[in-house]
Amino acid sequence: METITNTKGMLADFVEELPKVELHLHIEGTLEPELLIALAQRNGVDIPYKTIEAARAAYQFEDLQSFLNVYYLGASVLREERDFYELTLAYMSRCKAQQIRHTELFFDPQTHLANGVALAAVMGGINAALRDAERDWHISSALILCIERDRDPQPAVALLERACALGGIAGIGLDSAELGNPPEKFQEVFKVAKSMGLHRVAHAGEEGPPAYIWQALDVLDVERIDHGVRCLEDPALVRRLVDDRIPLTVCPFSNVALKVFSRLSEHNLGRLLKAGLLATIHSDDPAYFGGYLSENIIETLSDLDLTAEDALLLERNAVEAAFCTDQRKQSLLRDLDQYGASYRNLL
Ligand code: HPA
Ligand SMILES: [Zn+2]
Repeated sequence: METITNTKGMLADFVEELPKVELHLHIEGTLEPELLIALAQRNGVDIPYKTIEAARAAYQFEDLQSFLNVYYLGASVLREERDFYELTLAYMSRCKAQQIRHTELFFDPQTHLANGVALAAVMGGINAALRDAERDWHISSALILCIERDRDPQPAVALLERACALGGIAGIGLDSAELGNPPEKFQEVFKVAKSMGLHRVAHAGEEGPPAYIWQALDVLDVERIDHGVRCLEDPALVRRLVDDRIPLTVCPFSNVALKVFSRLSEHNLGRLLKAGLLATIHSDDPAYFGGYLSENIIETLSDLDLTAEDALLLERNAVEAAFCTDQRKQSLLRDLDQYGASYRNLL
């Protein structure tokens, strides 16, 4: 088969129009400085930045915890149902612009509850925007409730049950400060989630050791690992992930911003793919890490000397990893095949 392209400009053109799937995206991490400042004013929330430039200047991180401090501060301006609607619709309009056909969003309800916001307001706003984007732009989506692993695990089951009663929850995730908070702390809520028929994912192996990835698989029974880049330190773990086709939702800009890798050209995505792992590329917290899905794919492939064929492979992997119906997957795969074929015909 003829390969498609090689210069960075051609790769960028190819990726921008490529139909894409986002699977690792924190909706609170799409809060751009413009909306952050506007909501702080509208809701009378005092934050340390008064201008868009000052907010952007504060987005320099040393590690995951230094990022989380800024991220949770940002999330504190979200107070009303319409704030969640506007945030989510703004993100979905980015999806439309970036040819993202299916997106799975994380949200952090414990943060909003701690800020005095009702769960129904959070979920009402998010779900309404997802419905509008499906109706108007045909973007399918799934909402994943994240449990914050640096909080007490005890109230998590009741929270999950309340959220499911409100409707629209497709799965459970595990996020926030990884080191010192192993997945096994959350065995009970993941067991309940499974019994409710929910999908299960967990952040593991971003800053934490391979042992946390093993625990996410064996104790939480997750279907995907978020990040997982440290798996290469453990050959037996790599074999397990390859044999079971467990997807790794990799976020290159996030990994560089949080100093998991010193620069994009040092990222291990190419090695993950060579090892036969089902890796995919996503954007994590794009308002804070400098780019959405297209930018993550273009810059990463370019810096790692990967090609447009690799971009197609990554999107096929993402379709396989997605929590949508088989019918939707077939339709997404057909679009990918057609797109690849039409590009090859142009050469
Ligand atoms: O990158 C992340 N890692 C862990 N928790 C998070 N919550 C938002 N973004 C992240
Ligand atoms: Zn994440």
